[in-house]
Amino acid sequence: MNLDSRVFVAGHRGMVGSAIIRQLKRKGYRYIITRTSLELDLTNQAAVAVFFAEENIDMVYLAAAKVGGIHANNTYPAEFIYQNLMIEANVIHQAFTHGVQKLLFLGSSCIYPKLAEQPMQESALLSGYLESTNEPYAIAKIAGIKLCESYNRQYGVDYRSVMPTNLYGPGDNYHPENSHVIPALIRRIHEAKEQGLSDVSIWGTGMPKREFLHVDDMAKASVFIMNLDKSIYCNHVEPMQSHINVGTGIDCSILEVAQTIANVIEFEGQIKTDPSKPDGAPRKLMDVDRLRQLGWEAEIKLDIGVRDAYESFCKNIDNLRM
Ligand SMILES: NC(=O)C1=CN([C@@H]2O[C@H](COP(=O)(O)OP(=O)(O)OC[C@H]3O[C@@H](n4cnc5c(N)ncnc54)[C@H](OP(=O)(O)O)[C@@H]3O)[C@@H](O)[C@H]2O)C=CC1
Ligand SMILES: C[C@H]1O[C@H](OP(=O)(O)OP(=O)(O)OC[C@H]2O[C@@H](n3cnc4c(=O)[nH]c(N)nc43)[C@H](O)[C@@H]2O)[C@@H](O)[C@@H](O)C1=O
Repeated sequence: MNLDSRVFVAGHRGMVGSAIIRQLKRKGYRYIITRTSLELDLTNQAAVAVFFAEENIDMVYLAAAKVGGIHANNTYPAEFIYQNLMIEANVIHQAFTHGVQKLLFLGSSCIYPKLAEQPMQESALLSGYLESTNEPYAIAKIAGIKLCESYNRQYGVDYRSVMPTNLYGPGDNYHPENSHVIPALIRRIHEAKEQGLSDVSIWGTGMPKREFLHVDDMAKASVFIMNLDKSIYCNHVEPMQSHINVGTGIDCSILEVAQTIANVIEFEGQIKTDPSKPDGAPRKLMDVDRLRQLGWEAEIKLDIGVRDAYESFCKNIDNLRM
């Protein structure tokens, strides 16, 4: 780990990017380079080329992306595929063009087929049809993995991809429709309690299962994977592939996570389901054996993590990201 490396964290104001910055600072990295999307629009090829030409970057964490929950993915598919393809293509290609040897690309568990065998192994990639609510986003994320693999194969650089499960924690997006399930329900259940309501509604049947990882665990895993020795990392990924799953290996139903959130908020009303809203994938449990074999495991249990996210929500209630 060279603490004098010049590290570019793309997406540093986002939930994951800001957690990676906290982790890099904890580790003692001295030169962390950041740009907001207003300062540098990563979909702009020419601007990204100028940035890499000027900044002499050694290492990139690519956590910038167009991100959202099931409703946002289903409603704005063009933005999800276009912006993500452009960001990945520009950052990965310009990183390579300007001599960056190490890059970590953040994908997502939605790259795996809708009906992939559970838990989903890395080798399930491209083995079946994708979930329709987020197929455009998933296709863009698969393209990001393939960009990394292609530059590795042709030019011998060391670009790795992590596939996070569903994430949550401080710095999340609390938009009522466009966010993911945990921040959406923290907000809705908090407001229901404030208003003295006797029930709260969750989308879908409540039956789908999801695996949730606190963003601080995700950031630790990202820095851990970036710094693994190349021969060790390559021994643990599929031949010719560059990606590795990051999760807890434990899932629960949406109804159960809603109940966990209600317990943390001390909301005693009823939780109702709304089957008119989409369920999305029935289950998305990651197989995290490879990461375990490499020596990393998640530490933050769901109830502790949700409490931390709720405390951060309350602290920032007048200034929530949406
Ligand atoms: N959240 C989750 O549950 C999951 C996330 N992931 C992946 O993790 C990564 C980070 O996600 P997360 O932190 O949750 O997302 P956020 O929405 O919290 O953050 C995304 C960041 O990307 C930046 N960004 C977006 N578009 C551009 C652009 N055109 N140019 C420059 N920067 C841009 C934004 O910068 P700014 O603030 O400056 O506008 C923003 O801070 C993404 O790749 C996502 O796909 C994977 C699985 C689950
Ligand atoms: C991380 C992942 O995020 C997205 O996929 P998703 O896993 O389906 O994520 P989600 O958090 O939005 O929903 C999880 C489940 O929860 C249910 N649910 C209940 N009530 C609310 C609710 O109020 N809001 C939301 N968003 N979901 C709700 C919802 O119906 C679904 O069954 C991808 O598009 C893709 O971008 C991706 O990679």
